[in-house]
Amino acid sequence: MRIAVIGAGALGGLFATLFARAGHDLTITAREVARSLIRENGIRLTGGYGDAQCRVLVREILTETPDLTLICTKAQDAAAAIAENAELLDGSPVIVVQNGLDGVRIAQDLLPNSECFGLLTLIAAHYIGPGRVRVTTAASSYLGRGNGKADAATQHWQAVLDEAFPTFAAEDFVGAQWTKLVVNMLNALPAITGLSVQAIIADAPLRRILTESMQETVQVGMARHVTFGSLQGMSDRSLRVFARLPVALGQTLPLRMGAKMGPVANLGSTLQSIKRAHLTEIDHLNGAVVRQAELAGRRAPVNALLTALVHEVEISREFLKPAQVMARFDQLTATSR
Ligand SMILES: NC(=O)C1=CN([C@@H]2O[C@H](COP(=O)(O)OP(=O)(O)OC[C@H]3O[C@@H](n4cnc5c(N)ncnc54)[C@H](OP(=O)(O)O)[C@@H]3O)[C@@H](O)[C@H]2O)C=CC1
Ligand SMILES: CC(C)(CO)C(=O)C(=O)O
Repeated sequence: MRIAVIGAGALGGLFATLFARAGHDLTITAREVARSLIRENGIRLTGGYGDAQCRVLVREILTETPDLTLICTKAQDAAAAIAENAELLDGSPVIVVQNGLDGVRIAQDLLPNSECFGLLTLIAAHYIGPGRVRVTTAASSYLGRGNGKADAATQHWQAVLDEAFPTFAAEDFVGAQWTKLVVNMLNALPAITGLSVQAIIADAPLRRILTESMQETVQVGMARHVTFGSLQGMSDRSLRVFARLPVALGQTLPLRMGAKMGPVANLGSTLQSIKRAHLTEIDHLNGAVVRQAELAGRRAPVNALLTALVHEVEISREFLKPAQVMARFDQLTATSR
């Protein structure tokens, strides 16, 4: 099958290599300098899925319509990346590999004749450099669209993906996106402090903020009448119970997530953007929780502060020490909560 991947970063490089290893013909789009380096050296994968090296066609934009396309950019870049390729893509199936709530809708608006799906993945992939990816956690991915049961087209593409890497068909994909949003509360504190996800979880005061941000996300989802989809052992029922627990008890959720992630340091995709001096997609993660809270007529102060702190670090390019982060949250407690 001819498969295209738009965006040669951590997940784009990973999935291109895994599809190539499964026997598909791959084309990847990348910007310079990555384009030249990948053309010269291919893509090299290490870590959780074993070592692999693949040769792929590399383009600035697509030059022919593939049988399947994966959009693997950060959320803020997706619309432009799809628009650049829309003429060839519209009418062919597209899978948006993205955190946040909006990816599939944006793709479907730009590609009205395509069948658009979303892929949520619990894999952690580290971008070492152009064409170099290390998987720090191998885990499952979930394919779907809309609110209902997985339809026949979803099941068809799930089987194609599953031959290359473990993939399930998600029931109630929109609800599963919300559950992944809870998981993605793991991203902000590493981006603010420069610490790995595991180091944040191991630090009791930071773990408390992390837990509060997760509880706030579930509470906002509940206020928006969301039914959380099942993902990695979490369900609508378990998350609703979690949202009402005292923080001290709620901490078992991030602790369990850390245990599943394993010992290899995971920076999270948001800290990786900071380290590459890129803008982050924080407005689509914690920022999305703040917007959803506003739509429900509520506030989400923990997520609002985390979003603001990530933006501060994007600008200052200096990480905050855990004590500085705690001081900012203490101020929040003293003033507006
Ligand atoms: N990394 C991870 O472990 C995980 C990531 N995710 C999610 O997956 C999505 C992708 O993340 P990730 O792979 O980490 O992101 P990366 O930043 O590593 O990769 C995105 C790539 O897209 C490229 N890009 C941006 N715009 C275009 C364009 N118009 N045309 C071609 N390429 C473009 C960027 O190129 P350039 O470098 O030139 O800017 C970059 O290399 C995000 O939503 C993330 O949250 C989800 C689970 C795990
Ligand atoms: C699941 C997790 C936290 C894996 O790193 C992720 O989605 C990300 O980094 O964006």
